[in-house]
Amino acid sequence: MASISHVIALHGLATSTRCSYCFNNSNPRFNAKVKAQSSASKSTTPIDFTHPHWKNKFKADFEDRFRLPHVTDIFPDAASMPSTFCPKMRTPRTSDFPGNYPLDDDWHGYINDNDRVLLKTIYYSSPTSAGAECIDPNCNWVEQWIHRAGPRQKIYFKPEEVKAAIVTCGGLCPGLNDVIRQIVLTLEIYGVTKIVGIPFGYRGFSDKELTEVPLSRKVVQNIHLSGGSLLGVSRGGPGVSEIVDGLEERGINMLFVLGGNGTHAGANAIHNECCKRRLKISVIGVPKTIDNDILLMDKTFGFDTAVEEAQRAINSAYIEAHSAYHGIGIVKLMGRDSGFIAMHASLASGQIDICLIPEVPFNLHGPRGVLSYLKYLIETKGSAVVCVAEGAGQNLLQKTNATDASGNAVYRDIGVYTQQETKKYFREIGVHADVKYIDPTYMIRACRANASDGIFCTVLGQNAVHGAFAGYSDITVGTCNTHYAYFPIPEVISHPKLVDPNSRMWHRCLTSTGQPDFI
Ligand SMILES: Nc1ncnc2c1ncn2[C@@H]1O[C@H](COP(=O)(O)OP(=O)(O)O)[C@@H](O)[C@H]1O
Ligand SMILES: O=P(O)(O)OC[C@H]1O[C@](O)(COP(=O)(O)O)[C@@H](O)[C@@H]1O
Ligand SMILES: [Mg+2]
Repeated sequence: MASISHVIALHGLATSTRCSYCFNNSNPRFNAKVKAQSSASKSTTPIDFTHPHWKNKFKADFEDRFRLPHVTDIFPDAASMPSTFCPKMRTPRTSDFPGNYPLDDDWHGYINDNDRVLLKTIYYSSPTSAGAECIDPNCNWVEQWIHRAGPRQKIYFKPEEVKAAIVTCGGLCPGLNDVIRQIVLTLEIYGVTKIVGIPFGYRGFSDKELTEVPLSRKVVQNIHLSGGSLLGVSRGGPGVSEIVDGLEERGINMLFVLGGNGTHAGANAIHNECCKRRLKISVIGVPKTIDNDILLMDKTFGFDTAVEEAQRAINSAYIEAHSAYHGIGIVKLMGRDSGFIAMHASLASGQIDICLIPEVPFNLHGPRGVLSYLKYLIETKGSAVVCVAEGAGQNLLQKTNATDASGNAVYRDIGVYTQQETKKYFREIGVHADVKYIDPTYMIRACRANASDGIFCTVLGQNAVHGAFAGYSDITVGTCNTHYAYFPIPEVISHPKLVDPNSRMWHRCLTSTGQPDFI
């Protein structure tokens, strides 16, 4: 079943013809609930897999879709110059650079524009192979190359003419400060002196009370030592036109946006508006979300830290449950549409008996429901621990049309509901149960990045700056099969990445918990 849906999904991928610097994303508002929404770049021309050269057409279409928008697309005469970033050097004295670019004779260590990273690395010999992602019904393998991230030998912005801005949007995520810090340090290495932070997300472009924050190595030196965002975050805010007005008024020509799907939809719209106004502004994204719900990339920064931090809550729930007579611990973790945090945290802990995620439907009540299984666990083990993701089981709760300022659905509290229904159930069947509920969600999000995320953020921040100087725009940076790559933004925002209930990872989680189906 998984392979069939993948075949269908990839038919869409196979048929795109986009090749434009100013791609117009027709989605007026990104709708996180539209899970099966087609890719922003999907075209309607189907590929004829009986054609002897269909692979060539697929490859050409793929190349078009993953082509990185570049300043020369609208400014064909845009001048380039040798990079002021030397991969061989250690941190230079930035004041040496403007007007005094070193000769390029001895330089090396740059990324060639034609360097590529493989998007898919597994050859599935059959559509029935576990996790098979097939392009055609026979599951033929076709190379899908995306662009390698990193410093280029030629740059399209003179550092002394750059005014760079950083903005952090959406919810908090461990590592935001690490990325801000690294963007600033790398910009300075290129020779940029005008660097500012936009306070409180996109709102900072329109709210006259909010003034931009000057950034430098001195300002950002130690910001990674604490969680949150030096610049503040927000949801909602001004429209695209107002944001671009703000960019023009402030003379910003490099914009680094740190955020999730919504922020990237905004970045895409900003880029398109800049194209329309013929502004030479590079808009570069760095995907931020503890939910890990961004398409195509291995993972997003902050996710590992969130999973690690969740262990403390899970362990507390476990200790409480095991120390009580008929103890039941319930932990709610974030994940509006995607259950990655709950799945990974459950797997990592080995202490969870029941993991509930948005992608897998379940019943609480009834003979096959969660509650009767909890009764079984109490009778056989004496205690139980449940991990429930924020977006899980929303069909069991009263519907709400509430949205946050960004238009994201605001869900009912499945954690509290599960706790209440568990207490009620055990009361009604006359079995003692000591139910303890832990909601650590904001504690997990506000903490400082762990060491591995810290390094990840460093590389992402550096590559974001390299992408801007290379003249690209409307791109975001991420890892693909452990290599760093640039993705055109429309390719990663069409819908949130979800846990595949047929995946081996979810199966591993089930083997760890030992839980049955609850339907
Ligand atoms: N489709 C969209 N077009 C333009 N801006 C958007 C869009 N969706 C969200 N935004 C803006 O992006 C910012 C962050 O979005 P949000 O969904 O809250 O967080 P995240 O980026 O983490 O998903 C908000 O300021 C919001 O107004
Ligand atoms: O309370 P807030 O700030 O709206 O954040 C809650 C949201 O944060 C998230 O963890 C991440 O959301 P974003 O990626 O949009 O920031 C969601 O799963 C959750 O719904
Ligand atoms: Mg989001």
